[in-house]
Amino acid sequence: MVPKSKITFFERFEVDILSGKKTLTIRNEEEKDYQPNTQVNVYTYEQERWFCRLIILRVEPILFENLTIEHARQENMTLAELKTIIQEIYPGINQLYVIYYELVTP
Ligand SMILES: CC(=O)Nc1cc[nH]c(=O)n1
Repeated sequence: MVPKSKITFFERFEVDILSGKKTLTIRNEEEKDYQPNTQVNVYTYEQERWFCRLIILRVEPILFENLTIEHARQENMTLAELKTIIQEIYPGINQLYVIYYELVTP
């Protein structure tokens, strides 16, 4: 596995990431290969605009049905919102990965 050095987020998540309200992201198999204790550059998905760096803390597998209120809290969402969004982004995918991160401050 070659660890990724870049991650993209939808623009609508940018404010929450920069304010420290969103401290994890849930991804599928193809997007899970991040190395703990390394920094990654963060870009918007829509425009590929760089907006910050994150340090990857850990990556944990999770099944869709095991998502909890605590995951949702760390996404700054309700659990219902989180499940709806994940189903929209990754329809029909049960095996997911939680990527925990911290904002790198300059
Ligand atoms: C671009 C993209 O897939 N963004 C995602 C996907 C899942 N969670 C998230 O926070 N951002």
